[in-house]
Amino acid sequence: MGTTLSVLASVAVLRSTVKEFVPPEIRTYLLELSRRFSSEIVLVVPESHEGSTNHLHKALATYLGSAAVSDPGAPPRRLTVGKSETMKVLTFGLDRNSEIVDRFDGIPMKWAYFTETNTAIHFELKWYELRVHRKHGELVTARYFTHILETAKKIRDRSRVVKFFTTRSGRDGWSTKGMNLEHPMTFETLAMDGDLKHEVIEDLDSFMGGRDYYKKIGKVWKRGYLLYGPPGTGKSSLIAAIANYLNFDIYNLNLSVVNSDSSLEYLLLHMSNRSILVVEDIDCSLMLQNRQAVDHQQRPVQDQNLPTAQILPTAQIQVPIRPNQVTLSGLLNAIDGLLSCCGDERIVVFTTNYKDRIDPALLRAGRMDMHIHLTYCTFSTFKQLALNYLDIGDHKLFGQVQRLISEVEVSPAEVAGELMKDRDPSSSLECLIRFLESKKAEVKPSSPEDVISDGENCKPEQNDGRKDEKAVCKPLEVGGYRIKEELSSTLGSILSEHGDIVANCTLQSPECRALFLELVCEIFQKLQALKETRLTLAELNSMAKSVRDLESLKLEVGWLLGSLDEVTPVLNGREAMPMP
Ligand SMILES: Nc1ncnc2c1ncn2[C@@H]1O[C@H](COP(=O)(O)OP(=O)(O)OP(=O)(O)O)[C@@H](O)[C@H]1O
Repeated sequence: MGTTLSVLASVAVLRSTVKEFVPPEIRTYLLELSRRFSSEIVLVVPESHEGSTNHLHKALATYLGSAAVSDPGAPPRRLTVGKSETMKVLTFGLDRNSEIVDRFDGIPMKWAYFTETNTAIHFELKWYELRVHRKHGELVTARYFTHILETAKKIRDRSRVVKFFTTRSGRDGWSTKGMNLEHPMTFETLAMDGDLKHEVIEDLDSFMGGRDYYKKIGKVWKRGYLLYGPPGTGKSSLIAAIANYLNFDIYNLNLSVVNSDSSLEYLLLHMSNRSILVVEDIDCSLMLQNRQAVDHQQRPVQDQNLPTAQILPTAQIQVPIRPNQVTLSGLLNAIDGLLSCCGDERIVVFTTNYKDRIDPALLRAGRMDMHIHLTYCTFSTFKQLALNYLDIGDHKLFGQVQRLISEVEVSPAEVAGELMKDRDPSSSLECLIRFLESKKAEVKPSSPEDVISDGENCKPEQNDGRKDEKAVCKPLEVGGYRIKEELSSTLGSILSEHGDIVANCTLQSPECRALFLELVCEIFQKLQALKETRLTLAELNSMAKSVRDLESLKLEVGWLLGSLDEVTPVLNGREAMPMP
């Protein structure tokens, strides 16, 4: 290796001497002559190719610079070094007239970098030259150059500065330059129960490594995550950890400042690859709450902003749709269509405090592939926070904290806030214990009535299908029936269109009636979402059976049975189609 390099160094010196004293015509002739008798081929990689930037040239700067510094045994070469605004680290490159030997599959690839200034037009030509034995020509073109392009991309991707873009109010487009994302959150510091954290990391890894797989199965290389849970449980922190882990830019989409579906299209078309599209608090977008109003403008719809969900005559019903706003179908099209065809390595993240308020069409697999539930602090998340903030893995006060945390609903943000108050672990933990005790004292024991009205069925489901023991949503009263909040507007529509469908049923108690009304609403919602979600024939049959059971209890649900019959032939055709 040392001999080869000293020969190369002498060649470099000879080359510059020849350049100085031998006229260009003779230089070209000598070069031609030497090539004719050489067993090597020379491949030249100019800075621009066919009138545009040569990506291979750009990749070589990164690839050879990195190869030069990552070979500590090699004698020093002349390298350039610098730090650009878009990179987190120093970057290296070959200096002019310097050479390096890179080994690929054991074959020496001899590279040199040259520049020449054309004084007449004040232009500097720059090019790399590769010398390799003729018999390896095919290896170079078939695999080596691809290897360089891919390696250089990986090097750049992992060291580039992550940017944060936001939507500009009143104007189409993202904030022009984007800010550097300097959020320190990583998966090491994020307090999240261990298994879930590993699941998320594994999912990201398999997504990142899945380019060929996605291509093979004909799916677009994108992934959707729904992050849900109470305020302060780390949804934004998880997004920052994902961005830092993958080195992806964040595009924070504020739907309330986007005026139309076409503006949304424009925004999504102007996102870069390797990016995360974030829509925070998606349940707060008007158009999502009023989907039925948008989809069925002929149908009277309950105003969700009414304090109690009483039923109004059709003429009085106000549909609170803001003019010039993005519609649900616009958002679905953008996610399925635009992101699908115009980008690579895209992640979509929706966050919400209330998963049950989101239209099911947005949540189905393929749009939101993984639903991640961020919960109130558990002892294990507390321990991670204690390690982050106090540098301790154990303490005599941990037992007390553990007991209180199992009794009180406290968010990681609240715990973090307490732990930050004092650097001394004992004082800080005492502070936290006082805080937890005061929270515990605030919580009134719930009366049996409260338990009934809050209703077990109201509890949102966790990722694994279990009910979340802590998050409980309040039922609303619609037409005299207490019903889950997220079904209230559907029930409003049904009652106003079909009247009180349980009035003559065999069930006597209002609680039982409300339960069956919820079932009717759920089936109705599924049918409404049929355009966007897939139902199997088995699901449809099971829904039809349930409706017949309801009919046998004398609920007036003939209209629902009719709708189910209508979609069955359509579904039969659809089910025969392969799933995407
Ligand atoms: N799981 C967590 N791990 C570490 N720190 C956390 C976690 N959750 C919250 N924090 C701390 O609390 C702060 C606020 O949390 P964050 O904004 O991520 O919560 P959120 O769930 O997005 O809240 P919101 O629903 O109100 O937007 C964070 O900056 C962080 O310091």
